[in-house]
Amino acid sequence: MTQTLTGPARAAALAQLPGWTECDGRDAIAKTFVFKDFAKAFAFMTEVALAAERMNHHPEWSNVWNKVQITLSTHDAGGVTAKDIDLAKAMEAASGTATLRK
Ligand SMILES: C[C@H](O)[C@H](O)[C@H]1CNC2=NC(N)=NC(=O)C2=N1
Repeated sequence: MTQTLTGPARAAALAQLPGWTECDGRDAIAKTFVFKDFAKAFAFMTEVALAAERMNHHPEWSNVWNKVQITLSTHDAGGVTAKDIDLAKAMEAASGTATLRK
């Protein structure tokens, strides 16, 4: 069973994730990514979807035009684990590079 992150380990992990915040009333982290337009936002979601499948770890997310709201938590563990940190890092990488080939 994957353990949830607490204390210094959790703080250190979040310190490496710009713009990610703790959720109120829930053991989860969240961020809203804002892109130039819908195509960039969906390209990001496409790239992240593939990474999530590879990692077998999936986000809770919603998209409105150029914005993607994301919440991460490990359902099997009932809170934030290293898997969420890894997926968040993959999202940070994708947010700068994803492009949608029209
Ligand atoms: C069986 C279990 O649902 C799977 O192993 C994966 C799928 N993706 C997942 N994603 C997230 N965020 N949490 C999980 O616990 C999880 N479990």
